[in-house]
Amino acid sequence: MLDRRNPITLEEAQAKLAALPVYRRTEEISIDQANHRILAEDVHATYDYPNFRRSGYDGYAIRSEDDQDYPKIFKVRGEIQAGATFDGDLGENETARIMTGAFVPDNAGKVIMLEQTRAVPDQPEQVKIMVTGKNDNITPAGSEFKQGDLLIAAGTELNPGGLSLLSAFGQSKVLVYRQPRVALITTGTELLHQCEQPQPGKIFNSNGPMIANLVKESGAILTEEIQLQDDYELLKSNLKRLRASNDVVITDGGVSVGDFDYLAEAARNSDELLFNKLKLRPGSVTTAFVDQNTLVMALSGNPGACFTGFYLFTEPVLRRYVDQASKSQKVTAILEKPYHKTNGYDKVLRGTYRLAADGRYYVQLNGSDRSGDLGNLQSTTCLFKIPHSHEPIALNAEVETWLLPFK
Ligand SMILES: Nc1nc2c(c(=O)[nH]1)N[C@H]1C(S)=C(S)[C@@H](COP(=O)(O)OP(=O)(O)OC[C@H]3O[C@@H](n4cnc5c(N)ncnc54)[C@H](O)[C@@H]3O)O[C@H]1N2
Ligand code: MOO
Repeated sequence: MLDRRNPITLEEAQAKLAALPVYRRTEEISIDQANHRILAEDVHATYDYPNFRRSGYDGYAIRSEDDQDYPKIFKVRGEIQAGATFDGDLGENETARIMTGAFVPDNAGKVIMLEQTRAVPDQPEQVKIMVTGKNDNITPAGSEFKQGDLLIAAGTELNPGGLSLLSAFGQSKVLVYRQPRVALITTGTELLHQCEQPQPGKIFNSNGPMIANLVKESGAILTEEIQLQDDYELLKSNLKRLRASNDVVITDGGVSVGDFDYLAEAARNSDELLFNKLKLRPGSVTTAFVDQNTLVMALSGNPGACFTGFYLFTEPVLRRYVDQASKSQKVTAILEKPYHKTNGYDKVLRGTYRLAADGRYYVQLNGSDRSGDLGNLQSTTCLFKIPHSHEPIALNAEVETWLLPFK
């Protein structure tokens, strides 16, 4: 039976996925594990920072009132190492030898750099200060943060710099969004594992490794990856099993109208079919449905369509679980090489782009526009849209472009 479908536009499909309720969970994790994780709450300074007056140089701490009449001999009251404190006050023309980062005595007003001093022969308890400088070389307490200041806002992707800031406040744990759990099913009786020998009529499963890596690049946890023959019962039982413990199940292949396109059947029988036909090439059969509160993203088996479908529909959804926008940067670019083909559907093609000296992005097709081709997947840096039309798009037309988040 030929299956009649209601095609919707790329934008309508993206809007349906953007409106889908997602359940965001949080977890407290060690700061050692938090690079690239998304902070789920604002983090504030728990005390003033620095929390003591700190010397910026190795040298001698003196009182402000003694900072005159150079050269002058001072009595050295002691030595303050970084990490130590100093009890009591400096007296008139008294000084303390001090190290960079060390606690400055409460009544000291300046640190004279070591280079501006000389030892006094045979007088280890004395130092001669030759000249003074205009800076006091003391970092005041609370000069960078006051207690309660915002350190990092919720929704920020933590990076090594941010983790260092949190560590400076002694924080060992952070509250972050849980990464979505994603399972991957590639389907097709024609698929071989990489460990198998080539066979007539069969192909190696190349979309599996691509999607698996894209899932991880998108900040999700790939919980399981399986490859299934075209078998409806097998598909149903695995979908049911994987739904139970994942936020999203991604499938690949079997969504068209072929006799063995069982994903199409699973979508029709689901709790909520979001879409199963797009006014879009490649990837017109890209399908999304919800079963038992789990989203199933059914990507096309054609490698080019699978790649495009992941970036346009799947990556933005995965980011929503951690309250992030897609990492594809949407820009307007100028089409700088002719593209003559026309289509009744919008096309989203694999391209390369450059940012020119005029500040504008320029884009061109990266080799092939065919859905079944995969030779350009490594070198594609953007996707761009050719709107549906009976006329070829004009050279230098402005086209919607997604700069892909390669790392
Ligand atoms: N009568 C019609 N036939 C087709 C239509 C249509 O509208 N009417 N749509 C065509 C379009 S457009 C596409 S795209 C494909 C989509 O098919 P599926 O998404 O159902 O994918 P399959 O049929 O399973 O496979 C398509 C193609 O991709 C290869 N493939 C599948 N899985 C993998 C993988 N893991 N790694 C590498 N390559 C894979 C598969 O061998 C096929 O060559 O349907 C058209 N047909
Ligand atoms: O939908 Mo298919 O346009 O060839 O990828």
